[in-house]
Amino acid sequence: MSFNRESDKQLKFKTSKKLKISSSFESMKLKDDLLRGIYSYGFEAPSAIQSRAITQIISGKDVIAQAQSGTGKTATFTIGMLQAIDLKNKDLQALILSPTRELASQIHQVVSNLGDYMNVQSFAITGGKTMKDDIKKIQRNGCQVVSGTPGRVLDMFKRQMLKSRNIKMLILDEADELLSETLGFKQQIYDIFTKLPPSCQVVVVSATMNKDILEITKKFMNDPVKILVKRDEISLEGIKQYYVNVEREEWKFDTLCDLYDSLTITQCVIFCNSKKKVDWLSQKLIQNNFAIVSMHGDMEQDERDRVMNEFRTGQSRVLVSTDVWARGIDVQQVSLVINYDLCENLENYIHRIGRSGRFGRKGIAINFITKNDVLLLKQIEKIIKLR
Ligand SMILES: Nc1ncnc2c1ncn2[C@@H]1O[C@H](COP(=O)(O)OP(=O)(O)OP(=O)(O)O)[C@@H](O)[C@H]1O
Repeated sequence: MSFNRESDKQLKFKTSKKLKISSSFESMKLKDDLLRGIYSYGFEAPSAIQSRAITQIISGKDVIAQAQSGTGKTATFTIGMLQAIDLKNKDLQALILSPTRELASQIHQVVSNLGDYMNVQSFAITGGKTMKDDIKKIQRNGCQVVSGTPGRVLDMFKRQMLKSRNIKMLILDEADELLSETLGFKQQIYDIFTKLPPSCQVVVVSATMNKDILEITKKFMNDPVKILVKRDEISLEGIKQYYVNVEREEWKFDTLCDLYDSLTITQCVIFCNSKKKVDWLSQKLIQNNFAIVSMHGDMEQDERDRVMNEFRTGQSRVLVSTDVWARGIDVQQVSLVINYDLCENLENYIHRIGRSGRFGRKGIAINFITKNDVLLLKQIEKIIKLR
């Protein structure tokens, strides 16, 4: 599918020249309460993307920010956004959209943590649960920041539960996924966009960008500042990538069982290409007395929340999932990713392996390869070094 990156070779989009680099959070001239939140959260110095993009976001310009997985893009747009909003104004001022409920909730959590001393009213607006309690709170205290999934946010606008007229910043996290043709988000994003004031600042963020997505951004961004990553620098040095030649699909399971003891040393995510396969593999592992949890998009939200909670707290160490888990989810203890099925597009390959190796930690990715995957593997190898 999207392994063909020939078109990207002629990528005309380049990182903007002469961008200011702030080597400390103090030098960004942030609000005292925000700086306090950043330090209390445990951050000492900004990462490369943070030292380049935060002040650009604060300046009010449209920004395209690309940086490798786990390098702190969430805090980049969150700090920029928290600095830019007017805390005295209780209206909705910043809208952050992302493709999965778990990611939208995680971003909301980062906003709450970094904004801990700012008394910012932030909400996670996601599908899969009733919003009754949140709506009451919004009506009572106002709502300044929303982190949500496109469908539910659009629904809340249509039902007038959220007001869009004072939104001054729209942030699209995992923007290439949100704007891709294959998922159903693009139209929803456009519909949301028509409800925003024309002056609204737009910030788009992802570890992966391609030419098509950058072209699309021209439609709704005004002379954006661009911070981009070169094609051959997109995968992290700290993640070692291997493949196991299992030859046949039937031999994958025994290979996984052989590896199980090393999976549980820290935490591990095993990716399959379909929900059905996740169910099948989970059942088979459980039948064989392996302790695992699993998650995919057809599960009830309560169950998804329970699994996320167990995995985040380290109660469970091995998670079997689909690409619902491929992007953005940050569990620092994950040090191993197994592609039980090799994924069908390069972007998601980068995002999947990026669940390990967070913020400078070491990670390992192991790809199970059958005879049918050889061609696909070669295509990946052309772009990314595998061992
Ligand atoms: N300046 C910092 N100092 C220390 N830790 C940081 C800093 N910035 C971010 N982190 C931590 O790094 C981890 C990864 O950050 P984050 O989830 O924002 O990465 P990301 O670039 O959005 O990744 P992805 O592409 O997977 O979405 C998080 O646990 C975050 O708390």
